[in-house]
Amino acid sequence: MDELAPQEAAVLALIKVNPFVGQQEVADQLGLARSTVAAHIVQLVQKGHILGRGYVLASGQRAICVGGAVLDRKYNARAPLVMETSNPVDSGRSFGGVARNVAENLARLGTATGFVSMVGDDETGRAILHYLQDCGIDISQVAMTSERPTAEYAAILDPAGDLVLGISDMSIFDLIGPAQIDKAWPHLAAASWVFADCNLPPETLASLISKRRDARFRLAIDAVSTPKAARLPRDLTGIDLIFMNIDEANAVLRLDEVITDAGEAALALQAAGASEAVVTMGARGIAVAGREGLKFFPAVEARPVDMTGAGDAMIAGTLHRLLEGDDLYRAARTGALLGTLTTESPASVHSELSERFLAANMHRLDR
Ligand SMILES: Nc1ncnc2c1ncn2[C@@H]1O[C@H](COP(=O)(O)OP(=O)(O)O)[C@@H](O)[C@H]1O
Ligand SMILES: O=c1[nH]cc([C@@H]2O[C@H](COP(=O)(O)O)[C@@H](O)[C@H]2O)c(=O)[nH]1
Repeated sequence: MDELAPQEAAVLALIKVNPFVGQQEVADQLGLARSTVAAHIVQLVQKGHILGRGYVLASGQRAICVGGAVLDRKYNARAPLVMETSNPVDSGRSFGGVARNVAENLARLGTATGFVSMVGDDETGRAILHYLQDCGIDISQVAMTSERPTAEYAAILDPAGDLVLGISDMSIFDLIGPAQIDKAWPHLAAASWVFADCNLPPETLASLISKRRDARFRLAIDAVSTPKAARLPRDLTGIDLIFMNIDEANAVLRLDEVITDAGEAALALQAAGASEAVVTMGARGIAVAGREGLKFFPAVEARPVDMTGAGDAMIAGTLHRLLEGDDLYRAARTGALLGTLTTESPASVHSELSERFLAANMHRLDR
């Protein structure tokens, strides 16, 4: 095949990550005229890089993550915090958001991944998009708005590392309506797994769950937090796999008696309609209610430095292994190991994560 000119290579790169991309979208992303893009596409066809336009067959195993993209800020107090005055801290920032974290973990593990979300028309939003694109994630379905800023979460921690105050501005996610899911539908319909977090508004979650009934993909959902878990419908029919902790399960189930056992919570989520459920217990491990009943897996012993993102890594590890053909029990065990590995990294997504890194740590499951 002939050498590609830089602009042709840039057009081809965008088509590779999103075969549904329109000429105008390519033109906008690259700052070119649509007619220039059309000419490049003609060249790419002639040079044999594009076989043609038309029906694109869904190929390979693909995951699409739908939900939050957030800027996480952490402030570690150097001395006990004193209210109503200025306190010295060590600060750090990283990209977070449950669905974004899951997408980054999946892509680093080698799963073809797309992301559906909304960011603000600001520096943070653009930085998140560049970062995800560099990870090889299809960001064509991330909308940008000037109505609200990109979501932010700030945690103020005491000298022991415990949370004193968390504040979040996530109002931008109220704008991710069912119409955005409809627009992204060809991407979702071609996926093997769709993962959604409860940063989405209730009507968007409900629409996704109801549309899943006629679709080929399987749907996984994470509760995010106790208040956000209550956004899920009471009837969980249509959800193939659900992840949450016990408090979140109680918020979803709204039973007369509060559940205190993770296994009981996982079975109750199944009874409420979810096909399978994973209930997390931090350092104590996970309870998995699958097709062959309930199983417990204790957590691998760790030297934790930061818990942020452990649950999201656990979800991504589980979905990655399900895509590779494992049953839920085996997949969730590997997922929980990835959660543990993430607690040993200060970043929300383990900075060394790759398929090889995970493989090199699998022996820790046997200890
Ligand atoms: N202190 C810990 N030691 C070992 N593994 C841990 C620890 N905390 C979390 N994990 C692992 O990460 C997974 C997810 O963490 P968890 O805190 O349960 O989720 P979430 O962040 O959703 O609350 C756990 O199931 C476990 O496998
Ligand atoms: O209402 C929300 N709070 C917090 C998060 C995100 O949750 C992540 C931490 O998740 P975990 O529970 O795995 O620590 C952080 O990156 C944070 O941005 C979110 O998406 N929505």
